[in-house]
Amino acid sequence: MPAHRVVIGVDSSTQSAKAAFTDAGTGAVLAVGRAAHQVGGADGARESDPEVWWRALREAVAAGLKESGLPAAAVTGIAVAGQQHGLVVLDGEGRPLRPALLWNDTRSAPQAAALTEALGGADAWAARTGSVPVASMTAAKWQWLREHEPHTARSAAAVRLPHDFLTERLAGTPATDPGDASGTCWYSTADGAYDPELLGLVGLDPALLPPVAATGAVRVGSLTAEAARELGLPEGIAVAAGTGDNMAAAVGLGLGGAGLLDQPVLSLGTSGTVFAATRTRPTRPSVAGFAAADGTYLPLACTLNCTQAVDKVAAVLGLHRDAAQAGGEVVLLPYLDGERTPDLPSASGLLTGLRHATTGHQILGAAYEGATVTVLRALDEVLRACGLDPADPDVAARPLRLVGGGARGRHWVETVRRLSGRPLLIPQNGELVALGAAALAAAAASGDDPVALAAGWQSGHTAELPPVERDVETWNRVTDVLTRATPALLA
Ligand SMILES: Nc1ncnc2c1ncn2[C@@H]1O[C@H](COP(=O)(O)OP(=O)(O)O)[C@@H](O)[C@H]1O
Ligand SMILES: O=C(CO)[C@@H](O)[C@H](O)COP(=O)(O)O
Repeated sequence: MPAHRVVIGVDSSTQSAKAAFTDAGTGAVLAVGRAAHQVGGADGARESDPEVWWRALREAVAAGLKESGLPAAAVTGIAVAGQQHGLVVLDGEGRPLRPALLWNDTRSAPQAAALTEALGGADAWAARTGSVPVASMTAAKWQWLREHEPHTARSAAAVRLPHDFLTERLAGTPATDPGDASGTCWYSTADGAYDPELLGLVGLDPALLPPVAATGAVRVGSLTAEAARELGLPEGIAVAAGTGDNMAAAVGLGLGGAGLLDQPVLSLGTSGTVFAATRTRPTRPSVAGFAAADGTYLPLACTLNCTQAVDKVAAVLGLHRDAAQAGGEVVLLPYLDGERTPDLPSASGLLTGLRHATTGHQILGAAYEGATVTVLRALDEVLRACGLDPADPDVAARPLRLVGGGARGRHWVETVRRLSGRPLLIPQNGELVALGAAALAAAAASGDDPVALAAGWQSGHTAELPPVERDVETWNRVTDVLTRATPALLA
């Protein structure tokens, strides 16, 4: 009998796949295998080949298995958490008909606007699905495909989200979960099911979609013989339903019904996201009102430009990402990919306030500030969606949990601390999405509640960084530029 009962949590995110080999009893991460993804496209297009995700998942699992030194027989379950919203269209054999349209592909902005209009406006959508169609939402991408590549849309035998595609490759059976389904805009968070009228509105046959698994600890199948051979893992181990990456991060942090509720999180990755797990079903058009993986809800706001945009500014300036400096009058809105929050899909980056004395280090510092203010501006709306008053001193003092690749960055931490004025909690384990997926896998095998299990693992555990005085001057300078530039950025 192997000494460890090991589960694999996979984070298949925009830039890479990470496979966390996790002790199902203690939550100890024994090894993390990694493999890169490729994202292509220009002028608003962002696409990835789902076969590359599958290859990266296999490589990440192989690397993790090698690093852990464990026998493959120790592995008892696997779950995938994926980048949200992407549109994957498959033929009858489960092969992609074209590259996936990613969450940060803004070409679908006109289709999103038309959909919003078709249902009578933003409030109607939020009441029904929790969210309003913006370019990121899967329904807008499907409409784009129908308009621009009607032959491909007509040929589709199956429509999947990124994590569904990978889960199906593992288990050989179609499945999605309520969390990721709630990012499509054709799933009703009010009914907890696909919305037939909305599917009618976008001309999508429900038979093309995977069944939505129940919330919580759901085993959707077993690793097929073919997947077992490709991955070098035992056939028949538990495959969990998995979820979207932000929902999995919440599980990894122990946030949800069996854990902590109404506690804010900031994730710094390709996207910047702010979210909290709550019992109140969100219906405010200003935030995306997702379902969480455990039956609670996950009001969330997401920006398109976070770590990657700042890294790009550093590269253009020829500076290391840590060589940033605060100070100076310069403001940089790093909207290199357009923006989603606020909804400015055709925006580009904006630099203003340059003086003779301005240094490249300050320009880089301003990129961090622009990205941070943009995402933190949405935090109060997320808290309101939880039924909280952001001005309540108890709410205003709640610590911010910082996750995602950027949480490892010295200047990110300094900037978030200064601009939020909140205490920060930075979990020692950097791979919260993969850990959340591991908790889903362990729960699927044991029948436990995934949030209770992750809370017991104490994956989100960390020392608290005390708050520093909030830098209101910089905050006001950035928000003032954003407000005044918005008409131009909308064009
Ligand atoms: N030590 C670090 N300092 C600052 N940023 C970092 C560091 N390590 C990783 N990153 C940032 O993390 C990002 C990747 O984070 P991740 O959460 O894995 O992204 P995604 O989920 O979008 O693929 C990279 O864009 C990189 O800029
Ligand atoms: O679109 C959203 C959330 O609504 C993004 O958060 C994606 O889920 C991509 O996440 P990362 O790859 O940046 O982690």
